[in-house]
Amino acid sequence: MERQRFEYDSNQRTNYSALTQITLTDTDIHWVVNAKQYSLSLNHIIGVAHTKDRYFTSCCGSNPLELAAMRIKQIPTGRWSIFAFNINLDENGNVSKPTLREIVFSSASVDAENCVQTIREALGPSDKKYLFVLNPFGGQKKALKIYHKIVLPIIKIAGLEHLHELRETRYVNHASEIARDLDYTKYKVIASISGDGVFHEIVHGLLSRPDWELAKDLPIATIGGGTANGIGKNLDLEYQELATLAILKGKTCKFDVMAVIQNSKITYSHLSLTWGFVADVDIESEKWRAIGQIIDFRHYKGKLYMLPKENASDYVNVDANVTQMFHGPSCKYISINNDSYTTWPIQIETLNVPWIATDFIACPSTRIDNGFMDVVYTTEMNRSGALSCVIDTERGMHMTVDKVKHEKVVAFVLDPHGHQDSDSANLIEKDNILDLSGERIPYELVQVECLPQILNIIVPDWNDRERWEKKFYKDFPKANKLS
Ligand SMILES: Nc1ncnc2c1ncn2[C@@H]1O[C@H](COP(=O)(O)OP(=O)(O)OP(=O)(O)O)[C@@H](O)[C@H]1O
Repeated sequence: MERQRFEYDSNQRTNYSALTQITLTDTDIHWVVNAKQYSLSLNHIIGVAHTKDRYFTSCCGSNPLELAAMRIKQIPTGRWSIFAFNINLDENGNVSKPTLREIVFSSASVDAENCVQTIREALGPSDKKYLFVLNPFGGQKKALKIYHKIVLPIIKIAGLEHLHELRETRYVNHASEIARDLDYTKYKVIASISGDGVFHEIVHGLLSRPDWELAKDLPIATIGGGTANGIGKNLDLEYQELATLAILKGKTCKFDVMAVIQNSKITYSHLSLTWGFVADVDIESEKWRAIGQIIDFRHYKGKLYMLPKENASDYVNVDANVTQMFHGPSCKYISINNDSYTTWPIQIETLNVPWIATDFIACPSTRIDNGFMDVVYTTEMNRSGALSCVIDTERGMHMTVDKVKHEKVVAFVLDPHGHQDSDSANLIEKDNILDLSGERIPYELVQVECLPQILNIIVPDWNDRERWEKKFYKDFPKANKLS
């Protein structure tokens, strides 16, 4: 593309006017203004469109995304814009809230049409639909607002309004039904606009289909719209703008899933299984910060059997009778000898991801795609010990506490009733909690196995999954190795 008149118009209303040359490569757009070079990654571009020269300000307040979406025209006028997000990372790799950038070009109408078409093709046209599953009642009931103010304008700017579909969940497990009954061949992605609860339902729904072996390839994604949006934190997608951009770009990575069996019933889940005081805090107060206010510190004693990654090959033993009882991927270690319990823990967290809440990194060395779960547990802990484990949760300080142990496993069994002694004889077990990815499950023996790299999850190009562990060693140089 050559000799386009170029203007730059940002939120700061900086304007240039000059003849420029635009170069398009596989990864970037470059242009020159007044001998100065500029470039933009295609991964950060939302879309390219013909635009009106009028700037609206009143009807949608000052939301730049809505204002930009209103200025899009279908017919070429000679004026066209590239819309992108400014993506800024700090020294630790944390991404800040993105700002919208618009680069406005003027040229003859026919050239404008060529430029818009060429760049659209470079951005990767889609013929499949983007499915958004929205829980209007999750968290602070903000998901619909997030959809209208952020997701939909971005979809419009990308020129994909006709290819997007919105389904609102009407009841518990509705998202599972949607994922289970979906004609996955028609969709490019299934994304929740919700908290971790609805995302968990989508994971379960996809994997419990009779044709799960085909459906599992459909990329999954989440745009945070609930109370706990733990999965987004792990993928550097805390801002809904960035989560939507990543969905448009479609980059994926493999994602391990936990197969959780209770009473021959299987549930597939993505985040964590917690038991003991950690579960109490997640379910009961929903706020890690409130841990200091836990007055009634319960005493737990359960039995735990772990199958460390080193011993995994000794135990492959598929029990056909059990695996045939449900649709979905079968478990290799279904017959692990759960009589040989090795540990008597008082609390455990089992993780598929480092962050189980946006302010709690439960294990910095956990990877979403390494085929293992990290079990973090304690066998002795008093109230003050418990409190010392949950201050500074954003840096993972509990992993430096002596009494906190850690194992990488391929499977484990937890019997929460495991050990009754005089201390625990008066436990009121109905109040005790087993928490699977933020939701309460029956308080009974649970067998969990990691299904390695079974799903595809949307990730942004700036997500460095090693960085949590590096930061942990930087913060706590004397800490024991976690991997
Ligand atoms: N229309 C609905 N009415 C009631 N519950 C629903 C509805 N749609 C989904 N749910 C349930 O709401 C739960 C929580 O949803 P979501 O993932 O959006 O938020 P969360 O952050 O996990 O939890 P929270 O409710 O605390 O925000 C899910 O387990 C889901 O089953």
